[in-house]
Amino acid sequence: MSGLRQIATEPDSLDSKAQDAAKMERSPRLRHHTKSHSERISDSELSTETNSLSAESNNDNGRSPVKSTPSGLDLHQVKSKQRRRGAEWEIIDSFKGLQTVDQVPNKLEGVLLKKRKWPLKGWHKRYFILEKGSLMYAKRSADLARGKPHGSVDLGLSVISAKRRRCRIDIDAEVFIYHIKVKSREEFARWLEALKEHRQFRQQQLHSRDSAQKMVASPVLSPGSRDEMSPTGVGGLHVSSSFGTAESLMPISREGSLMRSLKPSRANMLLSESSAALEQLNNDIVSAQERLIHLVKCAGAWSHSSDTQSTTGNISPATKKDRKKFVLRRKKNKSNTSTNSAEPPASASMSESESANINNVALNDKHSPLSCSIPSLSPSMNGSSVATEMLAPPTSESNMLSPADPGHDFLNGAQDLIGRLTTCLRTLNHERERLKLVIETATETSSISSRNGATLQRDAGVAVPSMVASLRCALHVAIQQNNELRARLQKIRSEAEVAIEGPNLTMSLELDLNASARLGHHSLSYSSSCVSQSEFFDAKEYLTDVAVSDSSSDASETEMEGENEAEEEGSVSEASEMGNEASNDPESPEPVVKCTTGRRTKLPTPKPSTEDLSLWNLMKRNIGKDLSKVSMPVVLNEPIGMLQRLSEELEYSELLDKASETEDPYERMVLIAAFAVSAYGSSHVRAGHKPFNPLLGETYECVREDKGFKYIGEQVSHHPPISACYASSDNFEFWQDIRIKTKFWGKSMEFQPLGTVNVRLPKHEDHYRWNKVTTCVHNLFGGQRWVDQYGDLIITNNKGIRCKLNFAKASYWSSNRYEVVGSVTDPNGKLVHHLFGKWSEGLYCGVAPSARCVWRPGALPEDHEHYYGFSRFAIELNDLESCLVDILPSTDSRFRPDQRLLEEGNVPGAEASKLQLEQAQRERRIANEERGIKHEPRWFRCTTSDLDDGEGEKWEFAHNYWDARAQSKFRDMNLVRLW
Ligand SMILES: CC(C)CCC[C@@H](C)[C@H]1CC[C@H]2[C@@H]3CC=C4C[C@@H](O)CC[C@]4(C)[C@H]3CC[C@]12C
Repeated sequence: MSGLRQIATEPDSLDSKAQDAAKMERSPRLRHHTKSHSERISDSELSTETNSLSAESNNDNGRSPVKSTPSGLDLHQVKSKQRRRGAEWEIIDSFKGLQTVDQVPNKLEGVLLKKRKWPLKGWHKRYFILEKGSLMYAKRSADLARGKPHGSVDLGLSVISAKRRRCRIDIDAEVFIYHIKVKSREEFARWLEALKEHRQFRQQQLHSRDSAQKMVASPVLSPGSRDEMSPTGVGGLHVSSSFGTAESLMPISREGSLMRSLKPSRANMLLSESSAALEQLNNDIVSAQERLIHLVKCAGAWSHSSDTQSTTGNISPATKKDRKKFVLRRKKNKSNTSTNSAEPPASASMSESESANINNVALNDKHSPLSCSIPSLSPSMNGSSVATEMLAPPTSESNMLSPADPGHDFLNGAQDLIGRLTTCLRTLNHERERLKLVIETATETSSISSRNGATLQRDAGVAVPSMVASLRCALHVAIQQNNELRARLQKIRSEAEVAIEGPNLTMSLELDLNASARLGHHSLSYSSSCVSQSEFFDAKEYLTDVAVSDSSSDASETEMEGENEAEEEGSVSEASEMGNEASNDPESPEPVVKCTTGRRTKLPTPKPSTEDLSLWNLMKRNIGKDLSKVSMPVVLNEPIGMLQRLSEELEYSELLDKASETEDPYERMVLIAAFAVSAYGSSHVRAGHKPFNPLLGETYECVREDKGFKYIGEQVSHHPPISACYASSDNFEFWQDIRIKTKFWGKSMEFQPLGTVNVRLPKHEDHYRWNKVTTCVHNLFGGQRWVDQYGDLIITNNKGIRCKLNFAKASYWSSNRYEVVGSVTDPNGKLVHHLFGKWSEGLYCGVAPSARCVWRPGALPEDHEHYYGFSRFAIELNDLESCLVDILPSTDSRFRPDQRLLEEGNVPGAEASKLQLEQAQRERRIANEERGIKHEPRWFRCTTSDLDDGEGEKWEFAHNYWDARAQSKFRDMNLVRLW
């Protein structure tokens, strides 16, 4: 562990290493695609785009002689251009706890250009207001004045970076990343300065509140104490001050709190994470509350209008007309600042107390049905005018008194609220689990320490039992909140009469593990514990029975009947379940349990802790830089490489077998779509780690007799890193090449895989092709890291059938996280099938509730969180079976020593080995360059394709690997010595 500590506690050495690396020369062998890629960079104007998923193997280059690029550009020029590009982005400093921002910074407003949200391109004008540490925008200033912002950002919790030359400002606000352009340099400077001030102001506010709280167990929303906690009276609901970096979360322990005793324990890390997650939750609740207030107002207006109606009797058309006029007049008057009790001033120019009063009036409105129907909300709202004001921009009277259609507005609002509360609920559930874990850890620690006779109390001056008690208390409150939110959600749902039916929802929410286990039992190959959360719980299971018959018939067709016959359905997911059972048994003394496939069911050691690692320290100076110049610590890796990770896309190869057996071409497309979605099935539990970047020439084979396919992958290019792979079985061929562009935004990282996936079904002469969607890892430095995937995945085939799948980008305002919606159309574009689901939970065909389930991910081993989130399939990938040792080529990933060391839990060893391998790769490259040798991949060939997407190079399998293997030729082949 000492090695890890060293790395973790000396981020500067890493940084300087990264900088050194950045100073080195880049490979002179700039390839055609590198060039086209960099062209793309300038097109897209994004902060950072690299070709490398990870940094490690790219920081080779070093002392290479200066040569000319194909374009005749001196490499120094290319390099310095790149360096300049990276240096252009600067990141705005965070609050250090030293400065004090005494005054509320001045408000700033005006029109800026905002990059359109995906998938639209271009920039549009939006009106922005920067006030009290929060930035809000809308289409028109009037929308903001009416309290209808399109979006709002808490600057204290965001990372801001700026590019002066282009007058660009990027704000990474967790769920959304805002790209802003300012029209002139003067304005840019003004906005940047103001953003800095507001951000510091807000962070200081958060910080002082955090210092006031000090207690670990206090991340609890206590409506009563909110005002005291918020001396400045702004955004009073925030529970923690941390700025969302792992480092800044530490103050909890640094400030002499109870947690000091556990440092550097797992509990500490968990709590740090929890703190940030609760902070997020807090924001969510505030925004939900804001919505509720809006609803109350809607309802108030509604009842007000019906009151008026009932007192005045039926309204004549003339009166209606008058009222309309009145509304219009009022809207016009909004730009006036005259204070008239009937027409209060527009909120934009309203004083704090005035707007607060209006809020309170609205909240205390006796006519408001909602304030009575949700009693628990009333007290909190009374005290929350301040909070509302901050996150919900001041609401104007027009909103309260004259909504165009109160009923419609109410329904919309209610639906919106449901989305937000669902998100809160999810976070709360997660936090509850985490707190449980903390308690377990703490209890363990305390029992160990008392057993050793050394009390933690004496060591650290803190009583562990009291900490456990306070954690228990926190857990208790979290559970209570959870229940309360559940009740509210339930009530709101029934009141809002939304399409989703109550009983089903309750069932799906309440579904326990047993139930999902039962489900799993039914669906055999596609069992899932995640199903419990699915709204499509009631959907018919489609593949259930077929999976059984298919796989048995597969088994008889493949060479390894013996193995399969024994086990019921013979599919790997089946094995997964067996494996789970084995690994679920905590008593199991056997470190390596083999299943029917003969492979292990558990990794040798759990993932190492990353608690000492300050990723932020490592990355903060690299916003806008080429991440390939940053060597990432090995603890960020999972113990498999990218070639292995790509083979995971075949985990559900049964879908391809099934497609091959299906006569209806549209049905085949549905199955192919399910297969394409299944590639993402495990990513939501894998956000914490990235695969190793394969070394140039590294290979990986995966022979799955049980599934009937064999797979081979090779790293075919290093600059940029490109992995190519090919798999075949009796029923299908599958191949792809992939290179990943990485963009780092400050708090999140985006990965855009380039390349095409291909599947051929020889029986039908079908050839399917599709692209990959974008993967984004949020919350890199604190809180819960989570993965989002978004974009359109379009599958075409040679018969003119098309399938479009849209992966929704998670949004604050709805519960659409992980959602996929799509359609299969015929050659005339006519809809044939409707698809929907979640990439993390399953894909359904048809229309709910009668939709059928086409795919569901297999159950994960119970303790997967401690083992990198690996499924059984993933656990098996790096298993070096003894029978393979003499068969595999020496370049196979299973022989890669750093990966193996990490798998065994030897982090310092893995780190050292990784550096050594990277250095050796650098030397090989330089030596090759000196001798004018160009690397030629061994098993794949580069072809320039004339196919549509214009991506240029394609990598084709040379069909020579399996023969060479069968003839034991690897030994004589003089394969490159990678390790
Ligand atoms: C800083 C660190 C911890 C970030 C971790 C990033 C991880 C989660 C990212 C990096 C690259 C990503 C992969 C990029 C490409 C693909 C291929 C696609 O078909 C399935 C998803 C998959 C396999 C992504 C899964 C998530 C991924 C592995």
